[in-house]
Amino acid sequence: MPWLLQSLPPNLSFTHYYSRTRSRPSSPPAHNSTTTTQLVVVAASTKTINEDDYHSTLRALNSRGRFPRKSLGQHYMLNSSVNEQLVDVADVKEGEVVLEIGPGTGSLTSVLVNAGATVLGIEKDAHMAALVRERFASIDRVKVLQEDFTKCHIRSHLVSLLGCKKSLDGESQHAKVVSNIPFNISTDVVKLLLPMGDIFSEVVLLLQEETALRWVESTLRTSEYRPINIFINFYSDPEYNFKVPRSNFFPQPNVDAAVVTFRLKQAADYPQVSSIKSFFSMVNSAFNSKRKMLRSTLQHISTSPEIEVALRNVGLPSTSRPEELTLDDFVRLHNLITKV
Ligand SMILES: C[S@@+](CC[C@H](N)C(=O)[O-])C[C@H]1O[C@@H](n2cnc3c(N)ncnc32)[C@H](O)[C@@H]1O
Repeated sequence: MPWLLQSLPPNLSFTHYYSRTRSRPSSPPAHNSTTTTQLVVVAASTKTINEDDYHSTLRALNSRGRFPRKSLGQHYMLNSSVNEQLVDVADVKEGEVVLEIGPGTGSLTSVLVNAGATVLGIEKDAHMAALVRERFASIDRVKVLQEDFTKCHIRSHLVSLLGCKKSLDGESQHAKVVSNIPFNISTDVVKLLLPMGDIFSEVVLLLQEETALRWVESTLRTSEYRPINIFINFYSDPEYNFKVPRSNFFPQPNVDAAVVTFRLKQAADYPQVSSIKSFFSMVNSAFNSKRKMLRSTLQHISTSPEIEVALRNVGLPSTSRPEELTLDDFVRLHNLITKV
């Protein structure tokens, strides 16, 4: 099956799949319709969506009699150049092990394979797992497991895969994660993967754009500043890479997406806290009553006067609220009040 053909006509458009059609279209819908959504790519790349990316996605779904399922966040990537950019951002090299969460029809898997990676795909949808397994049946560098990523034992899957792949100096390799994930499992994915710096060096994800901005660019004293920001910066160095407009997906979601890279820290580089568990328990308690002062919300850890003294030692007012503290401030506060 040819997966790449000529460019799409610039005025190609198609109906909004979930809301406007219950039949499976076999060709891109009519042009210039007032009820259609423009499909041509605008911002993520200089290339337009390839017509065959659209057709091949439909053919792959039709071959299994599948509708994209909203509950599984099935918005398939239509633009192969976005997949190429994802792989470029991750700097995937020949021989590297890459985890792909939700390979779907295998469009990103194909670019990873062409870059020389060994790919472990974890796909929850049994039909899509079978489809992608069949598509790469002749390539022994692709392994597809039909599992829910949020429930699977990813560490043991990766350890066995990496165990047989040592780098030239005999050290175990680090794997990478490159995935276009369903938006509704983004938080679970990040919470599971970021503390695994012993296994993964980089996690490159296509996220909802609003989430990407909140996680990478949120600033102190804003409503977007939350414990997840402390978590992300504790375990990684995040970077916002580029925006991917919603028109690149089939069916089109109601929001735009963006690519984010999380460079995972090694345990030795984590901020020095006496106990990671008690550190995050303190951060969560602090944000549970975000508008309240820390000297009152953290009284289960230390007395109010002791917290005030600790805050002043950190260089902050004794009346501080959680949204005023950086990761470093929280670390110092934790180490002071848990020692008292
Ligand atoms: C946004 S689609 C991306 C598909 C494909 N990677 C692409 O770029 O076109 C998300 C994929 O994740 C799968 N998926 C949804 N929830 C999952 C989960 N909990 N674990 C693993 N895969 C999941 C869906 O079935 C779907 O194939």
